[in-house]
Amino acid sequence: MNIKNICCIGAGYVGGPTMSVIAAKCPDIKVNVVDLNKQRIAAWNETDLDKLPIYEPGLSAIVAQARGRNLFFSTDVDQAILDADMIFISVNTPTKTYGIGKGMAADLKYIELCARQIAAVAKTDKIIVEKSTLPVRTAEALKSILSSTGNGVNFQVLSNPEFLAEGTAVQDLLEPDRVLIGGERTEEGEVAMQALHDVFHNWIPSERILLTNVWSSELSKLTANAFLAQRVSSINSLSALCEATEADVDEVARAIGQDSRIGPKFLKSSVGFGGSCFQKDILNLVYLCQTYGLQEVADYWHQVIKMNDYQKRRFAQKIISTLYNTVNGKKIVLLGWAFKKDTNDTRESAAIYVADYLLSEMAELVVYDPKVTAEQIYADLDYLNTRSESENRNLVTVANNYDELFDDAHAVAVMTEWDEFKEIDWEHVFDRMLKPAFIFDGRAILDMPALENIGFRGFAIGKG
Ligand SMILES: NC(=O)c1ccc[n+]([C@@H]2O[C@H](COP(=O)([O-])OP(=O)(O)OC[C@H]3O[C@@H](n4cnc5c(N)ncnc54)[C@H](O)[C@@H]3O)[C@@H](O)[C@H]2O)c1
Ligand SMILES: O=c1ccn([C@@H]2O[C@H](COP(=O)(O)OP(=O)(O)O[C@H]3O[C@H](CO)[C@@H](O)[C@H](O)[C@H]3O)[C@@H](O)[C@H]2O)c(=O)[nH]1
Repeated sequence: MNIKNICCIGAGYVGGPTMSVIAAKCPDIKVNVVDLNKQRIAAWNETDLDKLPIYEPGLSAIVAQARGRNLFFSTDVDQAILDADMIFISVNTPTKTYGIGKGMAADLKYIELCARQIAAVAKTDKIIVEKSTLPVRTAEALKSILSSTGNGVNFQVLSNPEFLAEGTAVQDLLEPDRVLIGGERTEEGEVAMQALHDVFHNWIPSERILLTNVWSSELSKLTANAFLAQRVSSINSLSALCEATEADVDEVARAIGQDSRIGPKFLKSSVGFGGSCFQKDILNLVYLCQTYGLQEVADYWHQVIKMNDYQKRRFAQKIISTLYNTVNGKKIVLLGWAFKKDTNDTRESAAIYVADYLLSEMAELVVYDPKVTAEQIYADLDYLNTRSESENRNLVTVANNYDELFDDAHAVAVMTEWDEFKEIDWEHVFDRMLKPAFIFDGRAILDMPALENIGFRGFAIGKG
């Protein structure tokens, strides 16, 4: 089966970059990316490529290559459904904020709305691809909704979870470690899987395209994130022990990571993992285990989240205790707000929670991030509902450059590992700050001995 027309519902961090790469690599396939969010679609259609809604290294070049040729962004969801042979569902699946499973389960309302819309609109057979991250056995629910129209249209549901990481999305899409496709082990299911395989095979070798049953595929996505986040929580738990014992967490990570059975990646200690996926997906996994009556398994994975919360709290408390147990009225500069470098995404960023702790102690924060807007920073703080919107604006200033950033500051805290922070003229910064001048490196990216030579009093995560 030869796919000629793809529709992707959801033009977010996954749908946008993923479809841009598919369009760039498959010039014979027309790709329509649709979203209800008019502003987002308008931004994807911006002629000024610096104004795309998502910042990802290399993304604007890929969009420029395919947009208007075989890549289109639109709000006309119905038309895109009608035209497509294959429909990717790439809408958000946030943690539920109400009802049964509140704070744990994935909210599948957007997924279900897509399925109902497809069922209502489609006039020809379609392959539906779950691109969003979903609890295992969601395909069953989708199939049930899709097949209840009675209008004779046939749907095959595939699971094709996305493994890209933000900041390296384009690279990850161009050269993925693997592409996972799960489908029904029936003749029609195999045909659908092969059709999706053939799309990816335009640039990805077959040995990297794994075909599994649909449940294995759905569960592998949650499992991959759980394993990755577990490594970060494991090294972060040891960062606390390193600080207590004068061991150095980076040295420990290097020493254990050289064991080929352990491997060197995802062992960088930090102020805590963030991002839209790890916490949400592990909570979802924990909830699933609970619903299957597997409480011990649920507790085991829940500890990964608890350790991450501890790490963020611990870092804020370190700042407060070091600044003589009070930060009231003290200017503290937060360098970075995004949850990692090379992205403008701030979802679940550790910086939000550290800032919130410091604000509750009445610190005066100045935040600088090279890619995050002031509106986003205030929205992130307001969302926590810890204090009024006007208090957040009184206590937090957002800077968009380094001018006067450090003047009369008591402390600087590195929250995101942006490369440019390593290039800062720290002697100049030291001169502008109040003394003693404190620096807290939540990413252990700065040369702390050199900073201490300048006169800073320094603390780096995981360093004794
Ligand atoms: N962000 C990542 O790095 C990443 C990586 C892998 C997987 N995922 C998963 O991919 C999914 C999407 O994540 P994201 O970060 O792209 O989310 P996102 O919030 O950036 O984008 C989702 C988009 O879907 C749109 N949408 C929701 N319901 C819709 C509907 N009924 N019709 C049309 N549009 C609709 C929203 O307006 C939004 O623009 C989630 O399940 C997530 O867990 C995310
Ligand atoms: O050694 C490490 C590695 C990561 N992190 C932090 O962990 C978080 C997540 O980072 P990363 O995994 O690189 O980014 P995400 O975009 O959240 O990507 C994860 O989540 C996606 C959404 O499901 C998956 O597709 C990806 O495979 C998975 O890596 C960030 O705050 C990082 O700073 C660390 O603190 N130390």
